Amino acid sequence: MSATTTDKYPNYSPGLEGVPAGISSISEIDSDRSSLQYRGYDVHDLAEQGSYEETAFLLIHGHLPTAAELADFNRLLGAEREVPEAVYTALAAMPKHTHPMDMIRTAYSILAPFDPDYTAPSTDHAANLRKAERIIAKGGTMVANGHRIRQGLAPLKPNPSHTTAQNLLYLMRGEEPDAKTLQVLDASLTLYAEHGFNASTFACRVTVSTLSDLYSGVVTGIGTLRGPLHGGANEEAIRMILEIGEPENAQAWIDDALATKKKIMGFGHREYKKGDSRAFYMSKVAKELGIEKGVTKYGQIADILEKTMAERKNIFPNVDFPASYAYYLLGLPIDLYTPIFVASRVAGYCAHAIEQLDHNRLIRPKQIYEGQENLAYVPVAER
Ligand SMILES: CC(=O)SCCNC(=O)CCNC(=O)[C@H](O)C(C)(C)COP(=O)(O)OP(=O)(O)OC[C@H]1O[C@@H](n2cnc3c(N)ncnc32)[C@H](O)[C@@H]1OP(=O)(O)O
Ligand SMILES: O=C([O-])CC(=O)C(=O)O
Repeated sequence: MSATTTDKYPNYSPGLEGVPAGISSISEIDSDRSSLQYRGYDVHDLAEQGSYEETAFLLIHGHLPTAAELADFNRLLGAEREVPEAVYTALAAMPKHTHPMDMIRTAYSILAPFDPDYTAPSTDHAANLRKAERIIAKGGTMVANGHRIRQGLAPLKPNPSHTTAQNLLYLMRGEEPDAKTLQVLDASLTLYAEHGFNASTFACRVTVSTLSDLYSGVVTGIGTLRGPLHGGANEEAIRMILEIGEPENAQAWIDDALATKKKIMGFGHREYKKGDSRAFYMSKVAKELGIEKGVTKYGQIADILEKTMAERKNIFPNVDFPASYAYYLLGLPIDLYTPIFVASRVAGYCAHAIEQLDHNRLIRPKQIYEGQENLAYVPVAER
């Protein structure tokens, strides 16, 4: 950036770091206390004592459901889990090497015109809530059945009595999951559900701020979540842990990585400089899972990386780091880690899209132009 630009725009912040870009009452990140609340409730309480469904209801409706509201919401999600055959036909037509993030992004695109509220105005609050419920209900079905399709297996019919985590695991594997797997996946879905103006949620808000619809916002969000600096980090983190392989390799690996200025995936966060509280919680869950399964080496590798990163760089793991080896211990396919994140985060996307549309102002920031000016046009034949 040139000196003139710095003088002209003293408040310019690359990557919009620290720039307030809107008002929201959905979640509060307290960087100093490393805490996260969804609509005033600590995420730890929701992950430990609640469920993903309660969390999704809280995010889109603004309050914790009563027992009757939760029962109705669960019934509604169960009834809405199935997706039109056209979605599966489109997924089956994608090349075999397609990343499942591209499959789930495409699946939501195909789904949009099938929504009974497709033609409702984008600012119709009640229609948007109904769309949000369908978007949340169908995410796991599309991720799991997309996984079946790419393996040459037929999609399975969702069981309407299943929760979001159960639906995902049952469709993916064709059998009922065990209680521990369900508990860990459900907690991770709760922790992944929402995180303020992160890149993908912000991108979703930008999209709907043009008065575009919720599905377009979700598709934008998924495309933005895919990158390894954001949601894609959970896949990269486990690949790194597997490359390290054994705890006795970890110290030399991290020493070398830091010496060669490698980015350590699953570490660092734009908002948390003292640690991500979700990572503390998820690490505990992942390590307990390792002990239960008799596979403690990933937790040991994690300890060495965490200690070295804290001592030498003052950088701490984000939620993607422990989620990555928890998911590995659960036997989930690595390239589904970010799509599973999507199946959860759509609740946050929808809550933000609705909030944006309820109080809309087009999001259109200013650029700083540093290119050439006033050049004389030369006809192509003379260049
Ligand atoms: C769900 C989520 O999306 S959580 C985030 C998931 N992403 C990752 O895990 C990818 C790895 N992490 C990162 O790339 C970064 O920490 C980000 C993108 C998440 C946050 O980045 P920013 O807030 O822009 O921090 P920034 O990149 O400016 O880092 C500050 C310093 O810490 C270093 N740093 C930050 N993260 C890491 C990391 N993971 N490994 C090594 N060094 C790091 C940077 O190199 C930089 O050092 P420098 O000042 O010497 O240049
Ligand atoms: O907030 C961010 O920058 C990234 C994110 O989505 C999260 O940590 O859950």
